[in-house]
Amino acid sequence: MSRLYGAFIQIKERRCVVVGGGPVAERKITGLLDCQGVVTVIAPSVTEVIAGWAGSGTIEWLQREYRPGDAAGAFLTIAATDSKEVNARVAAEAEQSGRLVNVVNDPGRGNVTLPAVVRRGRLQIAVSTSGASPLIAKRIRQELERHFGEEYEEYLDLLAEARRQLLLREKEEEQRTAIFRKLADSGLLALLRQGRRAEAERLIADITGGRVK
Ligand SMILES: C[C@@]1(CC(=O)O)C2=NC(=C\c3[nH]c(c(CCC(=O)O)c3CC(=O)O)Cc3[nH]c(c(CC(=O)O)c3CCC(=O)O)/C=C3\N/C(=C\2)[C@@H](CCC(=O)O)[C@]3(C)CC(=O)O)/[C@H]1CCC(=O)O
Ligand SMILES: NC(=O)c1ccc[n+]([C@@H]2O[C@H](COP(=O)([O-])OP(=O)(O)OC[C@H]3O[C@@H](n4cnc5c(N)ncnc54)[C@H](O)[C@@H]3O)[C@@H](O)[C@H]2O)c1
Repeated sequence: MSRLYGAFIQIKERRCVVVGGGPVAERKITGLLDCQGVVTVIAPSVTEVIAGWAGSGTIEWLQREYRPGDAAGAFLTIAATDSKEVNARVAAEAEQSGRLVNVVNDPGRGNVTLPAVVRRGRLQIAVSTSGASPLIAKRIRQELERHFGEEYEEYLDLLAEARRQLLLREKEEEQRTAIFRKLADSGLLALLRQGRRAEAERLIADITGGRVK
């Protein structure tokens, strides 16, 4: 088994081609649109939701089968047809062009495997079983979602702002690190979990000696 290199990819405003338009393609397109990818779908027929996106101009839909050349210029291609043979041709073309390509029904083909993802604002946790069991990847994602609740979004926004201000104000790296540790060890997260925002802001101000909004 070869080890996969974990990474987060910027796809905003990049061309993403999805070959195939079934329910699996629909799920992958949802992920691409969430990250502001510019999506072109190539498939003779698509789900109602995909057709809706095409109708509203959210994505481009080329209503036909895959042709050689379709994957050569895209930043990221997702081979999402129900044919392993077509998906293999898409993957080969993309790889020959030095592009990123994910194959939905043939783990080991292509050069990108998509993880199950927990999102809490700036926090993102990606889970991969390297194709061993997508179902278990999903279960682990659900467990993580219970542990890392919605409060993490606000928590990280507050920490980011406190950190930004502290980097400007406190020139001693050791001092800063000590303050970041204090913040992380404080009851800040518990306060946010209870919706006690004003107290959370006061706690940050006490620890950092500044004001955070
Ligand atoms: C994580 C997630 C992300 C996403 O898709 O966004 C994802 N699959 C998810 C769900 C899911 N997929 C399948 C089931 C049914 C149960 C089961 O079969 O286990 C369920 C569960 C469900 O739907 O409830 C079926 C399935 N999946 C693949 C095959 C082909 C094969 O393995 O040969 C088949 C058999 C098809 C058939 O039977 O014909 C292949 C892949 N699926 C991957 C990702 C990649 C490996 C990820 C990893 O393991 O680390 C990989 C290799 C390709 C890829 O990168 O796309 C998403 C969870 C999202 C979430 O909810 O968080
Ligand atoms: N990766 C995953 O998470 C995952 C999950 C479940 C299933 N799968 C597998 O993914 C594949 C797709 O699943 P689905 O339910 O979306 O399938 P589907 O049969 O509903 O859709 C297939 C799509 O591919 C299109 N297509 C077929 N031949 C084409 C060609 N030559 N060029 C362009 N488009 C073409 C069809 O028009 C259709 O839109 C299946 O093989 C399935 O077993 C993967």
